[in-house]
Amino acid sequence: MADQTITFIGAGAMTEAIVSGLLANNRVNNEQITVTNKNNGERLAELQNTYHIQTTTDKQQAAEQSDVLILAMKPKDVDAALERLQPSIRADHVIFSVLAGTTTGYISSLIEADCPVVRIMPNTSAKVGASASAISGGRFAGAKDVDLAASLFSSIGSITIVPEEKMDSVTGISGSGPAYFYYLLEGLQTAAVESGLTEEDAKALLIQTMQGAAKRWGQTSKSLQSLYEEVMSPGGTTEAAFSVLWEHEVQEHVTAGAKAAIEQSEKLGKVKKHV
Ligand SMILES: NC(=O)C1=CN([C@@H]2O[C@H](COP(=O)(O)OP(=O)(O)OC[C@H]3O[C@@H](n4cnc5c(N)ncnc54)[C@H](O)[C@@H]3O)[C@@H](O)[C@H]2O)C=CC1
Ligand SMILES: O=C(O)[C@@H]1CCC=N1
Repeated sequence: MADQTITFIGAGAMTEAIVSGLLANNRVNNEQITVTNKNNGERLAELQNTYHIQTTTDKQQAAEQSDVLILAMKPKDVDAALERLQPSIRADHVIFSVLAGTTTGYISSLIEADCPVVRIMPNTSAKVGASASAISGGRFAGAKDVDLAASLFSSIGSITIVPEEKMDSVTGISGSGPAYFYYLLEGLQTAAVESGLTEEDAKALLIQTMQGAAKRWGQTSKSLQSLYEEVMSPGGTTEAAFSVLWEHEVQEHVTAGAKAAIEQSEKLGKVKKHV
């Protein structure tokens, strides 16, 4: 178990996913975690009641009493949040940021102390210990800071260390990634229910089908194309589905969607001044 105390700045979906993953895996205990947000006391009470963690609206005091600060507000709110917190940040604080697009250099430019900043891009599957998280250390971050991030975030799923310039790509692929799969599954669920399956049976069949496909891909060196061709019999059902998917260029649109996410991550970064 890590012995650091951690304050989350921001109390949204991502904070909840990380908190629940950390606690479920006993990586830290509930007394080590404090959560603050802008001014939503109801949300803080909800998190406190669910996870038995500390919550406060006094961000400065929470920061002063913590070893690690995890920035988890929307990228557009980071300037306002750090302006208030800045006087409470010491050189021995370790700052983790899960903000899309926002570079470690930008965060460092908002803080007087030269404290280590580590950027992490998890996803909401953290809530069930199955995030795919990527990690990059900023200019003031040493190996021990990246190791601390890896140790904490490995309790909520897999870890991939990448150079920071790869983070926009990671954000559009695995950060947003769960949403793409939910969207595709929603389309399959509609077809299942409209053709007479119960929602419950459709859910059980789709979950196993998705997990099985992921597991099969993970255990073979075959290409994705050869895997879907393996499913397709001439004149069969899969071919009938693919003739519609190909006609509508579904794969090209999925690629374009993910590229738009990557570009948006780049844009979120570009509006910021870098140091
Ligand atoms: N939702 C997701 O799947 C993922 C989100 N992220 C990143 O995580 C961050 C948070 O995302 P969500 O949790 O989805 O957002 P959210 O909108 O659910 O939560 C944002 C939180 O920040 C708080 N906040 C806003 N201004 C503040 C301030 N000045 N001081 C303190 N707290 C402030 C809000 O009160 C709210 O609790 C974003 O930067 C996003 O890019 C990263 C990976 C995946
Ligand atoms: O949509 C977003 O901006 C965030 C970052 C990655 C996933 N959700």
